Amino acid sequence: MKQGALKTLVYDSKFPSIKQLFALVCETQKFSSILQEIIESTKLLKHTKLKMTLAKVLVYDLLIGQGLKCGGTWKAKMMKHRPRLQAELARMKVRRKVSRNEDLLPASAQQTPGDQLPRYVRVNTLKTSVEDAVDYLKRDGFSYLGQALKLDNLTLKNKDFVMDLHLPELLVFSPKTEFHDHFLYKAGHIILQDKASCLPAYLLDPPPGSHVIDACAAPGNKTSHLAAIMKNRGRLFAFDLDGKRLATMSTLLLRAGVTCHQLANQDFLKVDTNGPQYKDTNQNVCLWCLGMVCLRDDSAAHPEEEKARLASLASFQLKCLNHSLRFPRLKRLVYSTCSIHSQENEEVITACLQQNPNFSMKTLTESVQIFHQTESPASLQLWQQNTRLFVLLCMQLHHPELGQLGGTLSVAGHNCENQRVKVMSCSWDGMFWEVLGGSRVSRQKGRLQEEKSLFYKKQK
Ligand SMILES: C[S@@+](CC[C@H](N)C(=O)[O-])C[C@H]1O[C@@H](n2cnc3c(N)ncnc32)[C@H](O)[C@@H]1O
Repeated sequence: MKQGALKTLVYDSKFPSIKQLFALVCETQKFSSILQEIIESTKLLKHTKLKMTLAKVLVYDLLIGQGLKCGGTWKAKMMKHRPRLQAELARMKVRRKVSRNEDLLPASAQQTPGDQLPRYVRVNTLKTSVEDAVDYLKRDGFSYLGQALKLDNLTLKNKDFVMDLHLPELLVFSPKTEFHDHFLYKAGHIILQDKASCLPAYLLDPPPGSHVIDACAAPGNKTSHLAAIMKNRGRLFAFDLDGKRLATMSTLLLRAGVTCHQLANQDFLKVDTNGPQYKDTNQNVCLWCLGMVCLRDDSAAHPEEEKARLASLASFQLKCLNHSLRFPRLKRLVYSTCSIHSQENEEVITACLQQNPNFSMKTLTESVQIFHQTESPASLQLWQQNTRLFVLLCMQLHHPELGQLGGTLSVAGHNCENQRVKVMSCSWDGMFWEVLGGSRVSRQKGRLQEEKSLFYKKQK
């Protein structure tokens, strides 16, 4: 059986109606526990000899979806059992005192703030310019409202779109605007990438000619973003353990017009940091991107399992972070995860700093404050220019401005004198960065709640 991320598997398949297939798979996944209950209580597998996964898809389509328009032997099989399946669904609703199928879902699977997030589209400047992409989209029936000036401007309807508040290459559309069949997407002129996922490369900001290492790179959205920032000049070493994901990445990079990369199907922890290719450059920058944990809906149901999973991931991430600090010419490092768990974020950073006493940090209070006060892209630039910075930026999973992929992003630099780290957060009211005293948002019991920011004291 093929394994991989759901989206990758669906989009790699040869199925003609990819969009419908993806919707079917996602919806089946959402209703999975309910479908399983129905299948088990009607003993469907015994009667049909179907496998559970296929049975779930068919039962979903029959009872909740389009009603099995597919035809063929599967439909014939399922139609025989339709009355029993329908009766079981009806009994379930009576037992739970609900009338709609949607209401059977656990609270965490019902509509989340994530469903209302804008659709972010990164213009691939290796292939086109923002201006040309905007013009094309306007001719295609979208209406351009200019650059967003405040968070409210990101609440978009129908075919309206704006330029992002901070990242000029990022265009923002109304939630769920579909681009998978769009010419600009198919031609690699636009990349469907959330804002949070654009920040690591944006903050690393390697000048053209840099040498950059992308530690856990596939499927490569950040890699292609880096190549665009580097204008395809320099070298981009990208590693990934998973050969299949790397193969998909290779295709995506080709489509995006990336040429400065060198892919390696290799465990990043085994990369020889003293290899000659990492020595003979004075611009060796390291990007560290990993985020294997997003909140799972069933996390509360298996607290012990979840705890062990987190601990093992955090330990792996710490090893990787330590390993990246061994590159002799390291200038700047971004650590980015798609997790909102402090064990994978702040705690990894703290442990890393303790284990690497020679790697000290400095909080550039001045530039941070400038940025805090003005929040303008120009001050971000100012802030970025200082490579001797170690700041932890917390982003959460469902921030309306950042998009689906939350997580923690850290920027680190060598040889800083003043050993102090401040934690900055994106606050709920839409402030982009907030220095200490801001709030970190986490999800508890399916709701977004605020936690206090963390503050790292001097490490000696
Ligand atoms: C969240 S994804 C990275 C996303 C990617 N940076 C992007 O922006 O498109 C994590 C990746 O880490 C890879 N990975 C896990 N352990 C690894 C290791 N030891 N060395 C290299 N890659 C690894 C996984 O195969 C997976 O593709």
